[in-house]
Amino acid sequence: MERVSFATGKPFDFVAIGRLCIDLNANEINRPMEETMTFTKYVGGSPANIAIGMSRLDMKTGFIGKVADDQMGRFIVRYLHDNGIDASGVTTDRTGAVTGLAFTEIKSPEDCSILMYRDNVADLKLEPGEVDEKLIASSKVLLVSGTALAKSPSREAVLLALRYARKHGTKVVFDIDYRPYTWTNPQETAIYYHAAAEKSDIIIGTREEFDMLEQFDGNTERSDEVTAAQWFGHHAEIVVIKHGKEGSIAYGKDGSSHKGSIFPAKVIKTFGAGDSYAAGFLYGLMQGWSISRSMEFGSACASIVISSHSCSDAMPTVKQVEDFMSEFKQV
Ligand SMILES: Nc1ncnc2c1ncn2[C@@H]1O[C@H](COP(=O)(O)OP(=O)(O)OP(=O)(O)O)[C@@H](O)[C@H]1O
Ligand SMILES: O=C(O)C[C@@H](O)[C@H](O)C(=O)CO
Repeated sequence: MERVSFATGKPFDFVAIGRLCIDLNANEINRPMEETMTFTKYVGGSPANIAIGMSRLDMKTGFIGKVADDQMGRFIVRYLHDNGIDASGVTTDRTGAVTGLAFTEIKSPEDCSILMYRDNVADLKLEPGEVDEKLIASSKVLLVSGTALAKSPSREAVLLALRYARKHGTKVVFDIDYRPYTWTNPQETAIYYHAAAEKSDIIIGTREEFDMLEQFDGNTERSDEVTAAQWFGHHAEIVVIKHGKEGSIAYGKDGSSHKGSIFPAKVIKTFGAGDSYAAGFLYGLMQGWSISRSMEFGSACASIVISSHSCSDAMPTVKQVEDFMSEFKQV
């Protein structure tokens, strides 16, 4: 299977469900956050970044999520509108919840970390009744970001969204997106990740994220091939394992495997690689491209974003990616 088929005749290409947050990236880079004084504010949250990436690539995009009833929440919704993303599926919390903050520390291009403030965040208060079935039914793809499964009621909202997607022939992409601080114990993580992965057509994660998902499944040698085979036993058509600057590998249900290499990058911060890679990869598949060509496009998106200070703002257009690719050959 070299190509994935998507439903036709649906008004949306892509809808994501999960967190909408704020990134505060240190302006004084190449030093610890104890020594930084100023930050630049960007919209963040892995699923938000991917949705912004898809919209930047001219995909008709929507979002299902919840924002805080404050200036940050309004900033996020305005940014979605300004970037052509349908925010009709975004509700506003009225319980006093806040916006998740991700402070990005850039000690060096290869040594970055994120300090996350996630207590009482609005995104995890998304209710099942706030999940727009019509929006999911109207989209070719639903992206589920794993962290949205970390707490109720967002957990139940996501499980309901998965049921809607299966009911309406909407392809499900599960981006594992493991963020340790949001979970209470490994068993809980594996149980809810399994619940999503078993219903997904395309699963994307790092080796470490698959290890978290499969921690009780006996894949002790942490084999990418064993991982892929496990998920083809459920709904998966494609399984992608990301390996940072070593590139990526994708497996097709037909037994094919595809090694993805990387493009050179003038790395400012490594964060954003996964989200931009996912946007570029999914864009390629939705153009009817082969898995390999889609991986190449995703890798180019990743190199562009990690060479930038932001994640969301830096998500490239099709022309920017094509111009970049024409300059560099994959290494
Ligand atoms: N240093 C790098 N140089 C070039 N490309 C890179 C680099 N790091 C990552 N990439 C590209 O981005 C893809 C995804 O990166 P990675 O495996 O780090 O995912 P991730 O951990 O989800 O990313 P993030 O840091 O955004 O969470 C890789 O498969 C590779 O194609
Ligand atoms: O996903 C998060 O909550 C953090 C993101 O906002 C941030 O842009 C990042 O780390 C992307 O990989």
